[in-house]
Amino acid sequence: MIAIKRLSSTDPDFKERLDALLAFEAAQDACVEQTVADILSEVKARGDAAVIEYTQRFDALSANSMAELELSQSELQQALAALPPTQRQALEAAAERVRSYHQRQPLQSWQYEDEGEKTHGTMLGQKVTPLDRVGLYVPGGKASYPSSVLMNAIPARVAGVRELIMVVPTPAGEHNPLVLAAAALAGVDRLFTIGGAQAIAALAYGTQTIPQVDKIVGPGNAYVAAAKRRVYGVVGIDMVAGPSEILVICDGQTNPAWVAMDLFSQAEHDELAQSILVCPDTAYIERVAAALDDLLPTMPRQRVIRAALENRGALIQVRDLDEACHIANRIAPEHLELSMADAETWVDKIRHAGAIFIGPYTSEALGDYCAGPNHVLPTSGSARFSSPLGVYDFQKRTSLIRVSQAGSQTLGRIAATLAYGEGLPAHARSAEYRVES
Ligand SMILES: NC(=O)c1ccc[n+]([C@@H]2O[C@H](COP(=O)([O-])OP(=O)(O)OC[C@H]3O[C@@H](n4cnc5c(N)ncnc54)[C@H](O)[C@@H]3O)[C@@H](O)[C@H]2O)c1
Ligand SMILES: N[C@H](CO)Cc1c[nH]c[nH+]1
Ligand SMILES: [Zn+2]
Repeated sequence: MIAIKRLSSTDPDFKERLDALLAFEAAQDACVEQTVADILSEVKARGDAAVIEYTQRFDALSANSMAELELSQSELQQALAALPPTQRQALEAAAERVRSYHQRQPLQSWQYEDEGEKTHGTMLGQKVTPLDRVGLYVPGGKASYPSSVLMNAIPARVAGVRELIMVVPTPAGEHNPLVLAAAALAGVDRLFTIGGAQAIAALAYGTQTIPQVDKIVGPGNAYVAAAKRRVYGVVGIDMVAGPSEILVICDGQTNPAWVAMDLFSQAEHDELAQSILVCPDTAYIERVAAALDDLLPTMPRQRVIRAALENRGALIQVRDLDEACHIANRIAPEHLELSMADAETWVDKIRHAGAIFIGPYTSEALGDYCAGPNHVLPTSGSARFSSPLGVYDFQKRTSLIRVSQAGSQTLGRIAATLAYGEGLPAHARSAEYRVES
């Protein structure tokens, strides 16, 4: 039997138990933080040599030089050419759907002429520019993620980024052909077989071989997420996209095996993944619990699934579906399935989630691979303030200001008054120089 936690919103200590469920183990966090801090400072100080050592230690992959950890374009193209036709078709179909979704996202530059009588001829605007060089983190410790190659690289290409540097851990040097093929298909420029905090450090600080990037995007485990948080400021980052999460709200009418497998689907990523069911129907919760127990022995990754469900999973009974939505907003999950007959009518009640999967036929797994929207999504409650990875993450905005002579008279007087008020006379006089008395 899976020892998954049971909570009820009527428990007197429900709030405390929910908070505990959502918090990472403090001790584990501190340990990860210390390890990551050490790795970052070593790579910053010693560059390639440190990356090579950590790659040997954590990925059992030895190399004499960083050049041995870089794959050539011809190796990527060969992997694409050698794919079995069904895999190639699936990869191309997914890439096409992801591209078509993201092509709707680019921010456009805009400008307007100030129409004020006393400021005519003044132009204001916003210029949108793609980033020059980005680092794409593709996870690869416990599973391989060709889908994450597409999700990272396609929006970057749609944005017009000049250079894409991909990193992917390759335990024991075993290349996943689909990962390499996806990199070829999506137009990755350089690919290094390194991962974890050492890869994030290499991209953030640059090494003798790996060029420093402007921004690092992509999901990863707790080490990768902690490293991204720490290098923010030296480079940009997209968000905290750590261990996967799924929250299913069910009205008790979906086949319990479907819901159980949806909970497994994210649990199988990582022992630290989080899968939660919220439902008002006691008998239905028992049917899902029974399905979890029945189905677990059939799963090749049952060890990881059990660990995730017992560590951080839960079955939560609520009074009604309104309360379920309230709890979902509190959790702000990466993925939220609304597994209800009238799911569409509940969407408006959800304010915080990375992605919402509407209706019992919309399994989260479809979003992971081929629905079209990005699967790199905010985790750990950061959907309260972050959004899915998108083309906009690879673009930046610059303000445009062109003040006409007429405009400088009016704006100069306003600016000078405020500048004197701030005690900054150079600002005031700079504005006043242009004002004709
Ligand atoms: N949020 C999202 O959008 C999203 C998308 C896909 C995957 N994911 C998540 O990404 C993660 C992938 O994790 P993964 O482990 O398979 O691959 P990963 O590439 O994220 O991590 C592997 C690396 O972790 C480092 N590492 C592992 N144990 C370590 C230790 N004890 N000390 C220091 N470094 C260590 C190693 O350097 C290794 O190369 C999962 O948690 C999955 O749920 C999230
Ligand atoms: N569920 C992951 C995001 O949390 C993405 C993924 C890729 N492959 C399978 N799943
Ligand atoms: Zn997944």
